[in-house]
Amino acid sequence: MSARYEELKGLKNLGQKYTYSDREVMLYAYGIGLGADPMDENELAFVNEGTFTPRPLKVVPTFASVAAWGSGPGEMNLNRVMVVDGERDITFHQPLPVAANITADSSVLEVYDKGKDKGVVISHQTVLKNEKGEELATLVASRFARGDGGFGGPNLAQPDPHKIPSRSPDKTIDIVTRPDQALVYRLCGDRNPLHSDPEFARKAGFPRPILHGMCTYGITCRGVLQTYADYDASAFRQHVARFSSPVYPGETVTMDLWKDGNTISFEAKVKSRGVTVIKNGKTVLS
Ligand SMILES: CCCCCCC[C@@H](O)CC(=O)SCCNC(=O)CCNC(=O)[C@H](O)C(C)(C)COP(=O)(O)OP(=O)(O)OC[C@H]1O[C@@H](n2cnc3c(N)ncnc32)[C@H](O)[C@@H]1OP(=O)(O)O
Repeated sequence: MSARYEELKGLKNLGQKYTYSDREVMLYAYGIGLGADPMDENELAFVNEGTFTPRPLKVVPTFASVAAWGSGPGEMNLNRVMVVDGERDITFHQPLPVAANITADSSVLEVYDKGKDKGVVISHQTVLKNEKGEELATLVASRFARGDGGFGGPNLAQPDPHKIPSRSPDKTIDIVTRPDQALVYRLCGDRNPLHSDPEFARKAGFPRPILHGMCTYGITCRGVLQTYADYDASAFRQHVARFSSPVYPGETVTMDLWKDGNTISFEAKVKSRGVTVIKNGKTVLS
């Protein structure tokens, strides 16, 4: 087995401490575009703490993805310019509080060496816990390092992604992103220059900065919240997506949704460019 594989596979970082307040909760909601219409009471509930009109602040379930931003299993020493976010799968064990001290335990789950021309997929898990030690959310993230494959790691098969129904979508919605969406979203934690620096984006092979995968992921959570969950954040049990192509800030994301019992399947496209940006999406509701 290659030493590089062993090095990556062995990464683990337990007991990382984080604190967030309602400020981070509201900034995240705003960062994924909620509150664009300040008269929309459903959206206002995620971006306004309601000190005058009593309106308890709600936490977007996928806030879990930034609640312990910076946590992870440890330094992977990858060619950073070529790394993109590949997939995210969050299981929600209980609704996230509007403010909390939390602990993050992270470890690498598996390393998939796709070869020198393709790259390597590294999947890792982070479990968020509250001060009582209760699990709040389990995040499984896959990073696709396009510049680091072919080091002699095992050619393992990745788990099959969620299958989308073959029938026509039950619903289709459009979600508009703002041209400055990535500049706002990055303030939630991910300051990767791929999303804000045109020169860095060009080096990575993109004509201009791209939207954070996790912003698109949050946008798909918004889509399910408004379409099938009546804005009830506590109804979310799991939200999964694979990033198949980048979204550019300012584009309109068209989401196709299928409902089968408590399971919502989804895909997302940018119609103006004819590309699918999210594949194999799944939300499980209570
Ligand atoms: C904690 C994690 C964070 C890490 C740091 C990231 C920081 C962030 O700031 C960065 C970002 O937000 S980047 C923005 C979001 N991501 C993207 O835009 C990526 C879009 N996707 C792509 O470019 C390609 O699909 C691409 C490049 C992903 C794959 O393209 P191809 O090589 O053409 O894929 P393909 O030939 O279809 O498949 C090859 C093998 O890889 C598997 N696969 C495909 N897409 C995947 C994906 N998105 N995630 C994971 N695995 C994926 C396929 O199953 C296939 O496997 P096999 O060879 O075994 O059949």
